[in-house]
Amino acid sequence: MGPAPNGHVMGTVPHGEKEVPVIDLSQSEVAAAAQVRAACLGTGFFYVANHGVDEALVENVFQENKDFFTLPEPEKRRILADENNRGYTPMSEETLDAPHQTEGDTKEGLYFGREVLPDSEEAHMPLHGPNQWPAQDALPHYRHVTETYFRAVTALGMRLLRLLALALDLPPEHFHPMFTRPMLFLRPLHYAPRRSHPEQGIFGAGAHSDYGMLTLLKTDEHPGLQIWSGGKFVDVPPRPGTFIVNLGDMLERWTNGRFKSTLHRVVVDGSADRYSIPFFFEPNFDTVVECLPSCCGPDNPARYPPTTSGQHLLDKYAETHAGYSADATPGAAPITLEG
Ligand SMILES: O=C(O)CCC(=O)C(=O)O
Ligand SMILES: [Fe+2]
Repeated sequence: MGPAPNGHVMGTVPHGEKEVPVIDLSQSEVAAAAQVRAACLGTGFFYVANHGVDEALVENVFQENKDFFTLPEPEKRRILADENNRGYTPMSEETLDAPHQTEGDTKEGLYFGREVLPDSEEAHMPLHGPNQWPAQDALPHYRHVTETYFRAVTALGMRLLRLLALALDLPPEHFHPMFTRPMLFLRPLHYAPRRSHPEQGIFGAGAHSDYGMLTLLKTDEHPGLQIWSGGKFVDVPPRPGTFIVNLGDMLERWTNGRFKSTLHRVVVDGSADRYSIPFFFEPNFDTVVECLPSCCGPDNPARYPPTTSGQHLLDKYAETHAGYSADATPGAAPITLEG
């Protein structure tokens, strides 16, 4: 087969390239923002290359997590996830798409948030609090490596916020005041080497859309992620050196449905363990989420009532996690809308 006009050798274009473009962050911001806009109007999934996060750090954080998930079960359960969404979630505990699953997701995970000390004035807010770290004698470098990675992906998230704002015809710093006390969750995941059987309702992760604003996902070399596009699930293969970025329900709501939060799932072939690390990047708890000026007008009225970033997330958790209810957290401040 000869080379195709676009430079690819025909027949070797990976699945999903049309649906999930690669955006090079080393080009000008204006050029990158135009590509981000096109991707957000499409599936809301794109890869970013030349993103500035050190590959050696990425390798370290994956290695630390492999070591964590190899620990004996009772050791992992010492830091079971608490009411602030911080800690260990055991294998099969979560079921992301209950109506289509016959058992829980074949994965286990950890949640870390932005560190909020118990005596901080933020500690009364739902989803805010101290992290639970693996024991230092078991994994002496875990916390340092994770916190370093957490800072690196936060910086990348802040860069992406500028591009998103430009893509919405807003000033590049439009979202920055809403990220002074952001809700950030890093979620290292381990998928068991157990073959998914969609027809039997067995999945690595059941189909879902992400709840928040932006997700920055790193995966290992094992495929599994699929997105719903054109009436079918399409593979989003691993691309070394990139992050997969996708939009969540909060941004879809904020943009009045213009930017898309797409359904996705994880289907694994069972030949190996699979590791991935999503990072969920959400605005301050009290940020008002109401139709952005560039997304509604007389011909296009707002489709959703205003909410807040925190309330939106609590409502979403209450839909899918039996243990959550939107107002059940002890000491929760009343959630009010400004203006
Ligand atoms: O592991 C993956 O590739 C995707 C995980 C995911 O979609 C999620 O945790 O929300
Ligand atoms: Fe997801």
